[in-house]
Amino acid sequence: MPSVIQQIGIPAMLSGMDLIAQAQSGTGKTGTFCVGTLNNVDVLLNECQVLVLAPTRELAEQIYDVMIAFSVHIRGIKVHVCLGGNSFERDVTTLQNGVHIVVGTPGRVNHMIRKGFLSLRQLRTFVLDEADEMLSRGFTEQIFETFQSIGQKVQVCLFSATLDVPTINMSQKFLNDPVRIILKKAEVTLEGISQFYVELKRRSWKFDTLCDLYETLTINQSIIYCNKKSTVEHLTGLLRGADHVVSATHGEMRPETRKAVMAEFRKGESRVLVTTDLMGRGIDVQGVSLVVNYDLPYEKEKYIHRIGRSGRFGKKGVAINFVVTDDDYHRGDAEKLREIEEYYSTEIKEMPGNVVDYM
Ligand SMILES: Nc1ncnc2c1ncn2[C@@H]1O[C@H](COP(=O)(O)OP(=O)(O)OP(=O)(O)O)[C@@H](O)[C@H]1O
Repeated sequence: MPSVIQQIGIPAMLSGMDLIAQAQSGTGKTGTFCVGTLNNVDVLLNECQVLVLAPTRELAEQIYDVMIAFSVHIRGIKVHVCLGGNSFERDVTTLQNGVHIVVGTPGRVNHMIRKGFLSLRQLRTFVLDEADEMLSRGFTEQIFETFQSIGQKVQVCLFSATLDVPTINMSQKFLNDPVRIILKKAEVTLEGISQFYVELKRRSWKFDTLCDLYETLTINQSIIYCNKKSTVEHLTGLLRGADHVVSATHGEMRPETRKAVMAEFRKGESRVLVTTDLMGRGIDVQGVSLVVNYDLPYEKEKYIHRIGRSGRFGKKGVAINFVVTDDDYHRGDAEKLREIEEYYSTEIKEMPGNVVDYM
């Protein structure tokens, strides 16, 4: 059965109107914009008609896979994934032969537009997934550059589980009288995800606590989030040194390594993934029922995206937050957690002994 965002979002997209759509993590936004765009493609016109941008290679690849799955019965449709790190020449050749849909990351796609290899003159719909991330920090310039290349009449659709007021306000610059699907803050967290904290007196206790949790971690698939790449590497080394089997990925790894790690995690060959916020958004691995915030994230939005890697599409999930109470570096963890609770009107309880029962 279609989810709420699909029931409302698909007809909105098919109407041709611009759209700004917020829906909780794991509720099927990808399906919404895949169905919403595929229906508008004319396969007899050998030009790019749909452009979907996402912030990471992994997410763009995942969207591409969903787009392929949905379009399998549309004869002659050509979908291309355009990513930094992939072969430039192959991108050029594929684009020059003509494609109907391009899914990609902003840098490579912009490059292709600027060099004239990707023409957007027949573009009908432009989708920005994780729109708040795409319109903030490092991406803004590239996204605005892409906007310069598209016509006035192109339908623009923004999606995210988190949309703050500045993003909504900023989107007015390029949305034309959009359909709005916006959640209240208290609706953003998913009821199916049980949230807990573990209080630790010292930062140095984190590793032992994680080892104690390890039996739980390996029951299902889990993701452990660290704030820094160096922590990912350090922790991975410690875990492997203690004979635990873990995968690890972060933004400074080579694209091929990142791809291989994601593939083994998706297939369930590895049950524990240690990572940064690189994998915080959008990644959909059905087996994940536990998220551990080894470090609490700096931003409230990141918290929601991280914990939303579990509890996909109505499944149960558990989030465990490490809160250091007596350490200069981490002073403020408890306060940060209270702020998150308050902001999203949610409850984060002390971890019970039977945490496995919540998964
Ligand atoms: N109508 C449906 N019925 C059953 N499963 C669905 C349906 N729609 C989507 N799903 C599944 O739900 C999962 C989550 O979907 P998706 O990744 O699109 O969520 P999302 O809203 O984009 O989440 P996020 O905010 O984390 O990016 C996927 O595994 C998808 O296959």
